[in-house]
Amino acid sequence: MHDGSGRIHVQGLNKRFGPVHAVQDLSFTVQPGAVTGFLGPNGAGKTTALRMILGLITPTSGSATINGLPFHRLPNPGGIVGAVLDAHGFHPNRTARHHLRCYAAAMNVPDSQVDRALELVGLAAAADRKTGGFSLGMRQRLALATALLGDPQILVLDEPANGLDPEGIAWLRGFLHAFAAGGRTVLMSSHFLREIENTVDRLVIISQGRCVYDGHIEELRAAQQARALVQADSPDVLVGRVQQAGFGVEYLPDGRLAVIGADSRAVADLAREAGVALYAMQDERIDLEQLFFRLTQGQYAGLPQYAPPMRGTWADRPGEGGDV
Ligand SMILES: Nc1ncnc2c1ncn2[C@@H]1O[C@H](COP(=O)(O)OP(=O)(O)OP(=O)(O)O)[C@@H](O)[C@H]1O
Repeated sequence: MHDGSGRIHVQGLNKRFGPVHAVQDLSFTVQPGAVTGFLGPNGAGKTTALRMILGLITPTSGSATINGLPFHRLPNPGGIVGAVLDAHGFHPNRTARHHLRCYAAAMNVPDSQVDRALELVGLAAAADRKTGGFSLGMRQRLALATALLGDPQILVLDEPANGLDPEGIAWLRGFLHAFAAGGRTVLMSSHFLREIENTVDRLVIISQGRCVYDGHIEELRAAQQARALVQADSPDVLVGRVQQAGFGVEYLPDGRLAVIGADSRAVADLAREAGVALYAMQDERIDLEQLFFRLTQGQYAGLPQYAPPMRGTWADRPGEGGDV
């Protein structure tokens, strides 16, 4: 028996495709009553992880459960989980209604659910149009309607905002919030933080198959820290002094130091105490998107030398500490 909790639990999940380690020791829990964003750059392993959660591919090791059971052991899975992995596979000569009726028949769901799903996604007026003429946004809505046919407790959506115009994104946001507010569960992936930052309550961020952040988006916002960027004549001496004062510090590629959580005035005072001359000072505030780039930059560039001290649950990153 499944536990009816609405929880998705991923534990120590790994997937290798030959030499590619697409998902590496991934662990997180998705809770009901909230929209959880699954965020990472292209190729980070999001789709692979979602496919393992949905039982479409077998993990190399680790486990993924929904309501306490692996997907393939769920009774009536369509009534528990609705999934959208791809908004493309529609027969172009079928109408939206016909498409949904085919799925409803396969799922043993009454036809009345078809009209309900069309209403829910705002496609009632296009119900008898052939899907071949649908825009990407309409196809996204139809894919969502397909996932909703079984009136599921949990939605798993791969890049559902992809191709939606701002109005479509606003609509999706309202829909998913209402869905989650009723105590249901939403896990949605995206590679674009801006696209989902106002939609999600929680975030799981992955980079190179690994989890680099798991926590509330508000905690991430709170972690947006000021940095003072300074050019010093004796950087190592200044690093020692600012660390002694309790600040984190990063060496930037251009030779400057970034003192985390300090303003340039505080750094100037410390530099004076240490007898270090400063040639340039700049105050910087990191926004959420920059934070995302910094968290995931190891995928494309060298990993950062220093993990900024932030709240939330920071998963282990190669070469870095764990929770900070
Ligand atoms: N069937 C497969 N065979 C070989 N490699 C694969 C396969 N599926 C995925 N990969 C590789 O695994 C890595 C993760 O891919 P995945 O599609 O899961 O990432 P993603 O985060 O969903 O990316 P995107 O945002 O571009 O969709 C990539 O390097 C990809 O090339």
